[in-house]
Amino acid sequence: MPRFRVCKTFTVESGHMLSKHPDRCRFPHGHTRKVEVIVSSERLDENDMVIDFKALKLAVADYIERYDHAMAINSEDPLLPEILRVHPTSAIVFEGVDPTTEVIAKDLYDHVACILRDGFAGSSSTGIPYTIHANAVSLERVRVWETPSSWAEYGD
Ligand SMILES: Nc1nc2c(c(=O)[nH]1)N=C([C@H](O)[C@H](O)COP(=O)(O)OP(=O)(O)OP(=O)(O)O)CN2
Repeated sequence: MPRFRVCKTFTVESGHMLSKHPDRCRFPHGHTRKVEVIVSSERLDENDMVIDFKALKLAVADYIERYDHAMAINSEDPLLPEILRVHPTSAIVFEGVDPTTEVIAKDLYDHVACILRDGFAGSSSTGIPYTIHANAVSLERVRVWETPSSWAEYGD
């Protein structure tokens, strides 16, 4: 069955360390990551949209923004205690897994899926209300770009 799909893109400057990587990717380094959130529906809403891009942005931007100027790191990485000592609020810690782009894509997918399942109500900076009704749309996938030539995604 054909479906409508929309995609909202975010950009974050995000660091990560891959403790299991044989090469330099285990060192602290960062990427300008594009994050694409792809949502679909069989039919359009009363405004002839799958979902208002603005509503999707309001609903998920804060969670994606956590990654901005933060260091994603495995809880078992030997450098974690030192990073926490120097910059206690700068780390996003992943329990026993390396925060590869695949793992980050799944983390974002799981969060956005919960929001779309439960619904969202918020308002723009100009005070206009935006609502996403529970289970109104499906999350197809979250794609995370690591470099201009590499991405990973999680979803159907
Ligand atoms: N499947 C994955 N592979 C790699 C990941 C990852 O998260 N998932 N991460 C890295 C490193 O973080 C590295 O910084 C990026 O590596 P790479 O794509 O090789 O980056 P380059 O800029 O060197 O790419 P070139 O195409 O060779 O210029 C490694 N792998």
